[in-house]
Amino acid sequence: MSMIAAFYGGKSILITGATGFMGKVLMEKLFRTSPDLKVVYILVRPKQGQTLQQRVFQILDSKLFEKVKEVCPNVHEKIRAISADLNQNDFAISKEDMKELLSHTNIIFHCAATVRFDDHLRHAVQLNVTATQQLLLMASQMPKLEAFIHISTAFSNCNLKHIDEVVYPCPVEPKKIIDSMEWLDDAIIDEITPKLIGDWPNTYTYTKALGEVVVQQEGGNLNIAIIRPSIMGATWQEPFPGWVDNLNGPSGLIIAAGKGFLRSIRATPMAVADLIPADTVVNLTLAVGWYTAVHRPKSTLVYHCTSGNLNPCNWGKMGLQVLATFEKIPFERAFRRPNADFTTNNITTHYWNAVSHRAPAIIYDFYLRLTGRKPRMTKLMNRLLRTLSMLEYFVNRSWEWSTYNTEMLMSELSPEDQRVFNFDVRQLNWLEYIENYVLGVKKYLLKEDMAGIPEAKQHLKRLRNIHYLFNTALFLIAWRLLIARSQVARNVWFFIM
Ligand SMILES: CCCCCCCCCCCCCCCCCCCCCCCCCCCCCC(=O)SCCNC(=O)CCNC(=O)[C@H](O)C(C)(C)COP(=O)(O)OP(=O)(O)OC[C@H]1O[C@@H](n2cnc3c(N)ncnc32)[C@H](O)[C@@H]1OP(=O)(O)O
Ligand SMILES: NC(=O)C1=CN([C@@H]2O[C@H](COP(=O)(O)OP(=O)(O)OC[C@H]3O[C@@H](n4cnc5c(N)ncnc54)[C@H](OP(=O)(O)O)[C@@H]3O)[C@@H](O)[C@H]2O)C=CC1
Repeated sequence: MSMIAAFYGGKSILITGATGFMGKVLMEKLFRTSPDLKVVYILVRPKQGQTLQQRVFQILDSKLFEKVKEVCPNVHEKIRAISADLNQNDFAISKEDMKELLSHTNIIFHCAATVRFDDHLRHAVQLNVTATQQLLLMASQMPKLEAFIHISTAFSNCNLKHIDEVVYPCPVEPKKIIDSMEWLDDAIIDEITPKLIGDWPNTYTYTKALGEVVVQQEGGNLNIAIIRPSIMGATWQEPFPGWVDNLNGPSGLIIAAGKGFLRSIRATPMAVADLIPADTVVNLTLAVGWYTAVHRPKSTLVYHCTSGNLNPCNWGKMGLQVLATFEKIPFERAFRRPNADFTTNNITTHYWNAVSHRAPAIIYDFYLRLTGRKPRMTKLMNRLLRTLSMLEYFVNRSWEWSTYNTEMLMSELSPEDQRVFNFDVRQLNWLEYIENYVLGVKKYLLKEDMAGIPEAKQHLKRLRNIHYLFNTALFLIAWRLLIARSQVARNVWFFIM
């Protein structure tokens, strides 16, 4: 019998960010392994015209929850969606809901965050720092609380090369940052943002670092743990391989490459691609929840959920495997044949951006205009280039994360728990994982049917023929011009003929 699964039985669990990528995988695993848990409170905001209930039903109706509905048929009764906006005071939670949360919650998993790299500092501070502070305050008023698990990121200290499982101080105290956001206007914040974030690459990683310091400083007597996943990718094994539902991290680029938009990316092939499957992160999170509540470590433990030091893979290997998978499982209606490459310096990056990204987009838009349609490719390409420039920082560096606490926890688990809540990435076969990831992107993000593969292959053949035709025509035009202007070229031509 799994001790961890048994621990969550009968518990009231509060999850923030349950509608996000990680939150959904976390809820799924909780219900599947501990169907006898009492209730899962989720803090949800109404979005895109959907009520809270509609949002919950949409999640439960997805393929991700198919197994859960078999083992826990009354799952919808056990999810209690609470209307909340983490940007508001007291999260805009009603008095009755707040009373219920305060008096019943046993475990908190704080996953909500803004993960946008370019978010305005005010908003990133509000969600990643102030909301964490408010949640800690709420937690301190929960008499039955056993553990508070804060999800951070392994990149919260990406300004360092070697990162230990400790909370590092920030140059400016989070409290001062929070205060200043209250009275500074947006224009001034824009101006001082580069100075404040210093050697962090963006507001996301900077505010996640501030969030950790808040957790450490204001955790009081709570049983707290911090989890730092690296780049979260599609699921590895559970509930099935390849599940993914957003464009963050590599997923968006896999689409861009598979559809033929992405031709080159400035990346270092030998740099470590520190991906970690979402189900591995969730297994560690649940194990940490159990350990923190039952063993009550004296200090706040930080757990790195990374792959680089235990089972490293680099961007070169990953890129090649992604491209190899497109051969077997192509995406439908590609713009060009998938054929991306890595560049390593500014000049080649600018060259390939002009030749392989911007020029085809301009030509295609010209064709759309000629045929009376609205041009859209240049806009799309500009977005892609902006995304690439934001991700560049992470694909041209390697970091070393120590994993003492994570390995210690692994050794504390019973053999059964090591199996049910497996977070040992040494067992991960990268080639298989990446193939399933690409397949998952096709099925669950692009919603493409496997039955369409023969047609997609046919389409790629047509694109290849168009490509050959275009290149031949281009060569003949260039050669004709050369013959007209150069005696040497004429002589070569007559010689060949
Ligand atoms: C040895 C020899 C070697 C040879 C090798 C040859 C091989 C060749 C290689 C081929 C390549 C193959 C494919 C690629 C495979 C791997 C490539 C490497 C990928 C690396 C990615 C690493 C990322 C690391 C990040 C790590 C950071 C820390 C991790 C975390 O803690 S949190 C999660 C990370 N957060 C994010 O990822 C958020 C990023 N997104 C943003 O910040 C923003 O969305 C934005 C990118 C700034 C864009 O903002 P905008 O306001 O412009 O747009 P908006 O958000 O409104 O979206 C507009 C449309 O764009 C879509 N979109 C959003 N995000 C992405 C994305 N990441 N990628 C693509 N598209 C995206 C969005 O959906 C919108 O679309 P619409 O709805 O249709 O309008
Ligand atoms: N994805 C990754 O690669 C990595 C993620 N992490 C961390 O893991 C955690 C989860 O990330 P992930 O699931 O990918 O992120 P997502 O962007 O998928 O999910 C974010 C969640 O936060 C919620 N949220 C955002 N703003 C508010 C708000 N004002 N009020 C209420 N809820 C809000 C979102 O709700 P809504 O659905 O309404 O928008 C959503 O449920 C984050 O803490 C992130 O920093 C760490 C490392 C890597």
